[in-house]
Amino acid sequence: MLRGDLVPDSTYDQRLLDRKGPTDWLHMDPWRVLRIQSEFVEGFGSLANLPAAVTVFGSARTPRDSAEYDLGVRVGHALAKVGYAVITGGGPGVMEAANKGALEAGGVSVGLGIELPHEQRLNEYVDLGVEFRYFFVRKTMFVKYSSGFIALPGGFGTLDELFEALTLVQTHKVTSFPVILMGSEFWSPLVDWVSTTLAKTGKISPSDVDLLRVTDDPDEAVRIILEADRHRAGA
Ligand SMILES: CC(C)=CCNc1ncnc2c1ncn2[C@@H]1O[C@H](COP(=O)(O)O)[C@@H](O)[C@H]1O
Repeated sequence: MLRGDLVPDSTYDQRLLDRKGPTDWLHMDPWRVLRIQSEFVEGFGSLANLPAAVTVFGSARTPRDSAEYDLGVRVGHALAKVGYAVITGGGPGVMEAANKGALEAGGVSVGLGIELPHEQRLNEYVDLGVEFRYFFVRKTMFVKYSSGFIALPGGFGTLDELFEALTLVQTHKVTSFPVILMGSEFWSPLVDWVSTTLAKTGKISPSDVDLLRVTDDPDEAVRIILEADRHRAGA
């Protein structure tokens, strides 16, 4: 309620119907909320009919002629072979590799892209792509539509996604949701630090260490996810 001098000298309708005036309001928070809302609507709408899916994370910088790229392709392939859609961030590197593997195995290959300062396109192996403005909206989609996360070697982006997934599992915000690290040589210093420094100083429970599964074998990664899916279904 507004009274006295706080009563504006025009009405909402008047301002809506008026074409004159500055446009900075477009970038104000209340309007942003509607944009955020529209991203959720578009994301949920585009992904609603996906089959069971797994998200694969990993470096945007992995070269095509590397063993890690090859591992990404094999993971995408193995997931698609048992019917999982493969979701990635839609970018280059490991994301592209996993999309490529999924597509070549006849699976559903999904890329959830993010607007970045430099020009960026979804990689060519994405068959279902959605571009997001907001990181947090995109992250909701990764979690909501995945039966598990697989992280290949990566940098800050990968670590951010990995630890978000772990926190959600640790706090029971998601259930039966395996988090798998692939590339044991790359990840073992981190796993050691988690099980020594973090667990021994009481920053996590000793059992939290087991939330991280490590393997170099794509079929083993798929087995872990299938098992968790079966467990969730009560089989
Ligand atoms: C060449 C280059 C840097 C392109 C960046 N293009 C990107 N496109 C889409 N998702 C991305 C991109 N960079 C980072 N991400 C997100 O962060 C993770 C990789 O970050 P990083 O390279 O590990 O830290 C990915 O799983 C992805 O979800």
